[in-house]
Amino acid sequence: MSENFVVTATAPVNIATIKYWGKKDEKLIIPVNDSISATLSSDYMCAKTTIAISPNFEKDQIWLNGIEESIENPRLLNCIRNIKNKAKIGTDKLKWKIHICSENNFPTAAGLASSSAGYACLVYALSHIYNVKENISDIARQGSGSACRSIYGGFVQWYTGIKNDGSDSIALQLAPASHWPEMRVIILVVNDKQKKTSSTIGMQRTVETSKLLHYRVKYCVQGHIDKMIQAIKNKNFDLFAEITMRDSNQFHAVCLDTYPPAIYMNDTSHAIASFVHEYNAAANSYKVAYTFDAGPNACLFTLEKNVPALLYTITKVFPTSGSVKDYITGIPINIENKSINAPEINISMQSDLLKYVIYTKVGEGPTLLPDTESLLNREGLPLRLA
Ligand SMILES: Nc1ncnc2c1ncn2[C@@H]1O[C@H](COP(=O)(O)OP(=O)(O)OP(=O)(O)O)[C@@H](O)[C@H]1O
Ligand SMILES: C[C@@](O)(CCOP(=O)(O)OP(=O)(O)O)CC(=O)O
Repeated sequence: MSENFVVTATAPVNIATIKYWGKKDEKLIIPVNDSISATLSSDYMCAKTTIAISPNFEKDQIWLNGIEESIENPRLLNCIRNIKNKAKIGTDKLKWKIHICSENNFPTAAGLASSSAGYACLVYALSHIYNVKENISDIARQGSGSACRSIYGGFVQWYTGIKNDGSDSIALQLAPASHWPEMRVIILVVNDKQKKTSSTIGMQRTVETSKLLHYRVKYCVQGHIDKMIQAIKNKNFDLFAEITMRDSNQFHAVCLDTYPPAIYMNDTSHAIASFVHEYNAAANSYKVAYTFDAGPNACLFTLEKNVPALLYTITKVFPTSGSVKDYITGIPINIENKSINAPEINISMQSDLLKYVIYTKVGEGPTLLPDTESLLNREGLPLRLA
């Protein structure tokens, strides 16, 4: 296979601080409101995708985490078709069949935004194979709405847009990760066996049944967006924390106002939210903020200087029956230091409410990887199958 027709890329997940919830166009994935997110470092959570095209392939194929999946997924096909429409390579090559192989280095479809990294990575790799240079976030959006924000690193805004064809419903970077290098993210993965209602189905039901959503879109989101932009620009953590938590709470209120309700947070999630408020109250300032997506896991934002005391307290309030070393993954950190000056908190939950903790930070957008990182062999077949 010619080198030019194999591309391997990696793309990050992103966590919204102002939530996207509800579409005004289901097929084109145009949201009812703007949203803002932070892109997380690819070092600890990312999708990796190799794409090859060749005249020797007999059919289009996709492997996800070592298992062949059907290519007849309308969102996947939309992304491939939209990229091909903008392609700048010979028409003969547009007819070549495509092999896609992708892996996530964290659990897929577990409420950890795998679809955002997955579709951003797919579209980014496709754009390099087919030589597409323009903004590709509107194409990633059609894989999964939140994926359009993973096309950029740092802090990102996804604009609803006003055009019916969705061409101005794109993401743009508000500030690079280097603008606020102290920002840190701690993900608390909650033990939960329950199957969630997918974001796609949940938000569809919300649009159909919740009056509160229409109130949120009309009267609240723009204020949250303006304040969030101000918080990011001025590196004002107090404002960032308050608006992040208020927007998450309002999003879950809207989910509860859905009929039948879409319930994503569980008892552990609520215990985490209470813990964060108590921690900030004990410290007499905003040290940490929570946000919850369509699942029970918490994403905490904090500043680097607060991390040791916060992680230390998390291991006391939400203890593990295993070793702390295995409990906290991600950026290496030593929290056994006795001199840590943590605020006094008098809550202690039972052991093992959390599965594990990922300590990470805000990071860069998608990148190309060298050929040595390819997930496909010279015949265009996966190197590893599950
Ligand atoms: N690396 C990937 N490449 C291509 N598609 C992917 C990849 N990872 C995930 N997906 C797609 O995203 C789907 C999972 O999306 P889903 O929204 O259910 O879960 P999630 O993104 O992990 O959770 P949430 O959106 O609630 O945070 C997968 O079934 C698959 O279709
Ligand atoms: C709660 C959210 O994470 C919802 C994400 O929804 P998806 O982007 O997964 O939904 P689809 O566009 O239907 O694929 C909030 C957010 O990321 O803004």
